[in-house]
Amino acid sequence: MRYLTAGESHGPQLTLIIEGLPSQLPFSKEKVDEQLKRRQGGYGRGRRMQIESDEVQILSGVRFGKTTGAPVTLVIENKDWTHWKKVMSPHPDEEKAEKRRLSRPRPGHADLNGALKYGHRDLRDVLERSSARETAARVAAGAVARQILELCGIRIAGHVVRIGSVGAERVTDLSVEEIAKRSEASPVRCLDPEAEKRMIELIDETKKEGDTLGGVVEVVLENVPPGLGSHVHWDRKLDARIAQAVMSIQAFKGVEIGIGFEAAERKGSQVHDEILWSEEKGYHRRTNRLGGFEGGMTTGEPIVVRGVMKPIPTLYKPLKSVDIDTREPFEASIERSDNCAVPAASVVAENVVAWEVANALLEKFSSDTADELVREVNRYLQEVKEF
Ligand SMILES: Cc1cc2nc3c(=O)[nH]c(=O)nc-3n(C[C@H](O)[C@H](O)[C@H](O)COP(=O)(O)O)c2cc1C
Ligand SMILES: C=C(O[C@@H]1CC(C(=O)O)=C[C@@H](OP(=O)(O)O)[C@H]1O)C(=O)O
Repeated sequence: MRYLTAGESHGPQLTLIIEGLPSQLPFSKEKVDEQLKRRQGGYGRGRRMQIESDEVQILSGVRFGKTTGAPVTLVIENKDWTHWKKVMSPHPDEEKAEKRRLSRPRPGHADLNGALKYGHRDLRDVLERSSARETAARVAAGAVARQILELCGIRIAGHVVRIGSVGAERVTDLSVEEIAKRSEASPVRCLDPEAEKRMIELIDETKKEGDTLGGVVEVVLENVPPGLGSHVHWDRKLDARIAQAVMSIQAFKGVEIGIGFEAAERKGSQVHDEILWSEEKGYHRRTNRLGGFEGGMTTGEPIVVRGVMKPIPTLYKPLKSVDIDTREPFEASIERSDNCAVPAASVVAENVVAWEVANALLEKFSSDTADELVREVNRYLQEVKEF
């Protein structure tokens, strides 16, 4: 399975094409729209989210609520486009473009590097595509992947474990269902009510100062069959693919699986998960410190992935930068922006991870039709139990 996204932040729409889906897969537009809505929420978002109300239009590959096996095309309209039609026009209109040209790169955004690389004198030509608006299309892809996971009994949830200096208590024993329920009820998608209160206060204070915040999100998947991914080649390791997917989310700076970086400080006996066997469960582990992976393959224990998001680069508080027209320093002017997008990014993280796991399922099991996939997964789970 693969997908491509296209579209600018203030262009007419985002377009997503997914190729390689099984046929006869129940396809719910409502479930895709639900994920898009979740991504738009979360405390700390800017005014743009009041303009947009994301939903998909299905343009190909689905008939009467099921996939046909043909490429699925989904589009998401940018409602803000009506205000940007002239600025975003594909037609030559030099005079207007010159008036609205952006020449002041923001430290931390893609502006300057993109301009140098692609030879743009108007930084908007970089900003438009580097914007995290694109994550709406990636969430739509993940929402389709989730429909594959659901069919195979795999559950997924995400939550926020840190915003700036405020960290939540680590949870290790909650079911995915409980994580989903509790994060959904929190404006910052945090499971710890005490931390939630302090996170909201911190977002408010930081906004007043004209500054921004980052944080840490966690994604958990339950009921994952063992043996997804492979140890035999670097680019088939599923933990590595998940890391790439999470790192590719705008503003993400690091990924951990299980206890992650903490593993460096502990002795082996405090890291590796002892192997047990029982009639009821077959092979399983006493602990899950390695977050569901060994050798680039799933162990059958829950997958636990964390991602670190840096603070939003567009600041009201000016940082030093240089105008590309004059090469003179300037102080940033005020622009519309999110102040903290960590809760929204936790939804993006869930969905990009969902895609990678669904893709690994389709790689392992024959899956021209959805029924074939489910049959093969069940047969394999039985084999594993009898191993
Ligand atoms: C959900 C989400 C919303 C974001 N909103 C903004 C924003 O409003 N303003 C901004 O400057 N950056 C925002 N970002 C981050 C930038 O898109 C990102 O920092 C930029 O594309 C540069 O890429 P890099 O940080 O990965 O190097 C957001 C990121 C995510 C995931
Ligand atoms: C549009 C979205 O996020 C945008 C991501 C973003 C950036 O620089 O990444 C900058 C802001 O764009 P604007 O300047 O239009 O307000 C965010 O609103 C979205 O998440 O759908």
